[in-house]
Amino acid sequence: MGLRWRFEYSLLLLMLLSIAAVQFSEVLLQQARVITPGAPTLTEPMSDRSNGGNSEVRRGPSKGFELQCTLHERYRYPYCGIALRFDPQRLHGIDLSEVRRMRLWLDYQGPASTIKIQLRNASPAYGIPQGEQESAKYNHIEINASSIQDGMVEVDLHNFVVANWWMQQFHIAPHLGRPDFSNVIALEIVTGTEAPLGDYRFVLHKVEYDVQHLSTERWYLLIMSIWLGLALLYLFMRLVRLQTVVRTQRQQSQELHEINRVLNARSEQLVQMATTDALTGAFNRKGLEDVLQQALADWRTHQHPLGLVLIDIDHFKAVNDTHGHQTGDRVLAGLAELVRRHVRAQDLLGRWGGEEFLLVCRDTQLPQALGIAEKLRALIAGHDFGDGLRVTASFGVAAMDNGERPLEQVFAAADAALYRAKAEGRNLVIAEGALTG
Ligand SMILES: Nc1nc2c(ncn2[C@@H]2O[C@H](COP(=O)(O)OP(=O)(O)OP(=O)(O)O)[C@@H](O)[C@H]2O)c(=O)[nH]1
Repeated sequence: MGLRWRFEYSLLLLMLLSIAAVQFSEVLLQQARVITPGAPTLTEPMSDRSNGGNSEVRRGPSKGFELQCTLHERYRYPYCGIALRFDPQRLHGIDLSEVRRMRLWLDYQGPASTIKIQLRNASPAYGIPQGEQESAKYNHIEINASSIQDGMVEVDLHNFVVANWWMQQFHIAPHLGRPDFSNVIALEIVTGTEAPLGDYRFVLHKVEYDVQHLSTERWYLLIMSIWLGLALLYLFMRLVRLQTVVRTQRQQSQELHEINRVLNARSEQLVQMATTDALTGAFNRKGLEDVLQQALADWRTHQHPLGLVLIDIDHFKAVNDTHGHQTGDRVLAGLAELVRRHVRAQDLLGRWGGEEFLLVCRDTQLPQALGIAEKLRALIAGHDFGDGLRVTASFGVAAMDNGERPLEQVFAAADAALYRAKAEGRNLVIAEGALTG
C-alpha cells in the first residue's frame, strides 16, 4: 500500500475513532459503583423518634436491608426510613459532584404514594458542629412509589433540590441554597411528605451510581488535543521530509553542476587538443581550418580584410642534421612562441606543416601584413634559439582585400610568394603583388 493511502486510511480510522469516542463518551467514561447495605457502609433505620415522635421501626428478615415501621402521630411530621451512612463520624463523606444518575434497588409497601431520597452533604460552610447529622444539607428528591419498576428506580441528581425547611431551620444563606454533593455523608430513603400513619416496609438491596473519572469537557479536550498533536506531528514530519528532499536535491544539483563543470573542462581540453599542435602550441591543420572559416565568414559579413603570412624556416633540415632532432623541435616551439608574443591577439598562428607556419591576420590589409611579416623576419633572424643557435625564415604574404577571390587563391598567392622568397635567397619577405610586378 502506498504511503499516501496508508496516511488516508489512518486518517479515516482516527476520524471514526473520534466519532465513536464522542458518541460513546458516556459509556467509556462512566464506571458503575455499587453500595450494598451493611458493612462497610453503616446502614441503620431512622424515624421521628429522634425528633420526639413515637413511630416504631423494626428490622425485617429479608435479604438486603429490610425496614418495617409503623408511623404514629406524636411528631408533627411522622416519618421513618433507612439511612446509609458513609462516615460514622458524619464528617468525611463521598464526592458525588460528577455523578449524574443513581439507581436504587428497592421494594416498598406503604400507604404513602411518594418516597423521599435524601443525599446529606456535610460542609463547614453550613456551620456543622462535630458529628451533628441534622445540619448536613438536605439535597432531596421526592419520587412516586409507582416509579419503582421491577424493584428498581433511577434518579437524576440534577433534579435534586435543597429542602426549604432545612434552609430556614439552620439559617442558611441563600447562596448556599443550591444542591451540593461534594461531601455526601449519608443516603436516606424515607417516607414521603405528609405520609399517612400506618405500616410501611422498605427493603433496600443495593444502590448503584456512575462515576465519571474524566469530565466530558476534559474528554473532548483530550480528543482535540490528540488531533492537534497529530496535526503538529504531521506538519513537523512533513517539514523534516521537505527539508531532506530539498537538501538531497540541492546536493544532486551541486553534483550535477560539478560533473557538468568537469565535462565542460574536459570537452574544452579535447577541443583544444584536437585543434592544437602539441609541440608548438600553435593551431594544427584542423585548428587552422576553423580559424580560416571564421575569418572568411567575417570577411563575407563585414568585408574585413584578411592577411595571410606563410612562414617557413630556412634550411631547417640542416638544423636537424647538425644539432639533432630535439634541437629542431626546440627551434620550432621557440619560433612559434616568439611569433605569438609579437603579434596582436587577433592574429592567429597555426602550424601548416613540418617547419612551415601560417599567420592569419584578421582585419589586415596587404601593406600591414607585409609590415608584420617584416617585423617577424627581423625578430627571428635576431633571436637566440639556445646556445647561440640562430635561424632565419622566409615569408610569403597575401591578402584578401577586395574582389571575389576564393581563399584557396589567396593562399596559393602567399605560397607562391614564399616560394619566391626561398628562391631569391631566403630570409626574405615577399608579398603577392611582387610576383606579378
Ligand atoms: N625537428 C623536427 N624536424 C622536422 C619536423 N617536421 C619536419 N621536420 C624537418 O624539417 C625539414 C624540412 O626540410 P626541407 O623541406 O628540406 O626544407 P629546409 O631544409 O628547411 O630547406 P628550405 O625550406 O628549402 O630552406 C626535414 O628535415 C624534416 O624532417 C619536426 O616536427 N621536428
